[in-house]
Parts: sequence; structure tokens; C-alpha cells
Amino acid sequence: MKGESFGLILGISIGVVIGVFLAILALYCTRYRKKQINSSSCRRSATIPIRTNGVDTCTVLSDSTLDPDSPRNYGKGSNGMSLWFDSFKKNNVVSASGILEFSYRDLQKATQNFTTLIGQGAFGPVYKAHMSSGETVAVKVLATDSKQGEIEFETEVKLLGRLHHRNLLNLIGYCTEKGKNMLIYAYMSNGNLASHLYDEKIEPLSWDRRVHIALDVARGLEYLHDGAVPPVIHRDVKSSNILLDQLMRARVSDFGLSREEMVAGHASNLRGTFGYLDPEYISTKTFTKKSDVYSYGVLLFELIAARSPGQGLMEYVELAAMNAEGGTGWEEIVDARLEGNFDLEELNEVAALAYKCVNRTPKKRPSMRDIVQVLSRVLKSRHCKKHHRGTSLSATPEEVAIDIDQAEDRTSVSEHRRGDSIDSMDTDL
Ligand SMILES: Nc1ncnc2c1ncn2[C@@H]1O[C@H](COP(=O)(O)OP(=O)(O)OP(=O)(O)O)[C@@H](O)[C@H]1O
Repeated sequence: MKGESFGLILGISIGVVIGVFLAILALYCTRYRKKQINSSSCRRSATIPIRTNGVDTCTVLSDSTLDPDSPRNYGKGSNGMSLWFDSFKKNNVVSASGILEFSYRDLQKATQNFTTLIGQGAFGPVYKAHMSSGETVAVKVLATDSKQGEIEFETEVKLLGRLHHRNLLNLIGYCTEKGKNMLIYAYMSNGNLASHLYDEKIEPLSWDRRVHIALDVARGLEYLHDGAVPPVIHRDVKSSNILLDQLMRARVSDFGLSREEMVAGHASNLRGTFGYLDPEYISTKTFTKKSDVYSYGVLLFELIAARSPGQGLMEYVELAAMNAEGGTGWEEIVDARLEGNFDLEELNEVAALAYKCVNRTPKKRPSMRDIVQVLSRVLKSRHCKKHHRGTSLSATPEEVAIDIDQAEDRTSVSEHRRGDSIDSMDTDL
């Protein structure tokens, strides 16, 4: 009996010891697991924008860029904007997509409390801002009653942060403080193309300049269509969305309408600007790259005639087309302010190209790549003609620009493919 109770006590004691041991082991394991989860979430949070009071602890930059003015390239600089990125970076946070987060206070100060209005679009007002770093930028404030909402704002930030080309307007950064959503862009000192075509107070653009602008815009759109992965359809190509820098090089801006296409794939309502809209899109409600080509064709005719679609541009074009046989005879629609100072051969080539772009049948329209090729050829033969005339010894800035363009063309395809991808878009904003 004594022996039995001794065995029982021993058994219970061993059971208790094992139980306590297992409990301690379980507690230790739980703590260790918690620690691991914490440390991995720390690592994840290191890629989202963190305000660091001037110290850029979170600089996760992609190496994709085609644009010498791209925020990621400011440090390398090729056109006098060399230290932009570095100077901004000191005071702002760089997000994973390489764009900067600005503070509301800095922007409020730089825009003199949002009084330096330079434009008003569907998105909201645009202000000119002088940053304390000495740089000038444009600040687009998303209007609270804007049709374009917060989700689209975030989509635009993520999308634009990945798209860089020298003929697209650069997104430098954003701000989402005080219930406001703002986008910060490179400042384009020569404003928009529409004002150069229609404002009587501004000197008319020369014919040569117009063709250069046409090629710049075509290259920007070619990049969106064929360089970006997945492709981007702009959906609102028009003269007020073409901005001109201090060298009068054109940049395509306002990807506002490209966003819905990216998100939904199929638009439910008609979007865009009346007069530039592809008739095929109006009837099918399906927007394609060729719809951008149609709008681009309207823009080309605007450049030729300095008449807006709202002033009956396309009716005017259709009348002229009846007389323009075999791609000649377009001179009757040319902007009178050019006073006959244009190359007739170039004019007929550009107008014939524009007419192909506005063909009712989308399939018959050229691609943006074809358009770039035609316009490059026009400028190349202009350059050759000047060489033959012996004027090349004193090359104009435009002629030099052609040489640069041609050199860049040779490298652009490989650069396009060097990771300008938005398919692995970070969702950290
Ligand atoms: N980065 C910039 N640099 C200089 N001016 C700019 C810049 N961004 C916009 N602007 C000016 O502000 C105007 C309004 O721009 P925004 O892109 O908001 O609208 P929009 O293109 O004119 O019209 P919508 O929004 O209807 O397409 C432009 O036409 C231009 O004159």
C-alpha cells in the first residue's frame, strides 16, 4: 500500500514537472514567433514613405528612366537641372517609386499661401511654387469637388512615378496632408501649346518649331503606347495638355484620363475633350491607342491651322481635303500668322499624315511609332536640305537639336526596354 502511494506521488510529480516544462517551452516559442513577425513588419514598413525630418533613410529607387529630367536623374543632369533631385531630397521623403513626399507647410510657403495661380484644369487649380531649394515647380491641387477622386489621385501618383520620358511632364512628388491631395510637377516656363496658338499677345510659333513640337508629342505618346509596360492610353491629347519648357521642347501632360483605362480596362462613360474624340470611340465606347492617334491628328491640324476644334477645325479640314489630292494642296488651311513662311513640301507631308490619323477607320490610322518615323524623316530631310544649301556651318539650335534627337533615337529602343515597367507597381502610397 505504502509502495503504491509512493509510486502515485512520484508519477504526479513527474507529470507536473513535464507540464511546467512544456508550458515554459510554449511560452518561449510564442515570444520568439512574435519577435520574428515584428522584425519582418519593420522591414516591410521601411519601403513606405516615412517623414524623417530631412534625413532620407528610405530611398528605394528604381533604375528605370528615359528622361534626363527624371527625379532619379536630376543628380546626373544634362540640361541645367542637375542638382534638383539632391536639393529636394534633403528636405523630402523619397518613396519606393522614386517620387518625393512634400510637406503641406513647404508648399504653402512656396506658393505664397496658394495665391500664385497659373492654370485651372478639370483636376483643380495649378500654382507656381518657388521652393526654398531655389527650384520652381508646379503644384496641382486636387479639387475637393473634382470628378477625379482620391483613388485616381493615388493611381496617378503610382503610375506617373514609373513613367519617365523626356517628352512627358515629370511628376516630381506629391503631398497628402490637411485633407488635400497635391501633385508636384516640373515647371514648364513656356506654358501650354494652346496659348501659343491662340493668344494674340504671344508671338506665333514658326513653322519649324511647330514640326519639332509635333515630333516631341509623337515621341511622348509613342513611349506611352509602346514603351510603357503595360501600355498607357492617354485619352485626352489636346493642345492645352502639351506644355513647353524653356527650350520650347514639348511635354505631354495630364494623364488624368489614362487612369480609368488602367484601372477598369473598359470605360463606362465618354471621357475626353469634345472635338478631339475619336468618332469610333463615341459609337463603341472602347478607347484604343488608335483613339489617341485620332486626337493627335486633330492636334497636328491645330498646329497647321492655329484653329481649335471648337472653331470648326475639322469641318475646315474636310473642305480642304476635297481639294488636297495626292497629298498636296493643303496650303489653304495654313495659319495666316505664318505669313507664308513655311516649307510647302513639309506642310503637305505633315497635313497628309494628320489626315491619315483622323481616318474614320481606326485600322487605317498609323501607329504612334509610324508617326514618329514620318516626322523624323521630315526633319531629317529639312536638315539635309540646309546642309546642301551650305548653311550647316552655322547650325541653328533647332538643327543641333535634330542631331541630338537622332543620336538619342539610336539608344531609345534599348532604354525603353530597360525596365520602364509599371506592372510590378508598388502599392505603398
Ligand atoms: N507643370 C506645369 N508648368 C507650367 N504650367 C502648368 C503646368 N501644369 C499645368 N500648367 C498650367 O495650368 C493649366 C491647367 O493645367 P491642367 O493640366 O490642370 O488642366 P488642362 O490640361 O488645361 O485642362 P484639363 O484638366 O481639362 O485637361 C495648363 O493648361 C497650364 O497652362
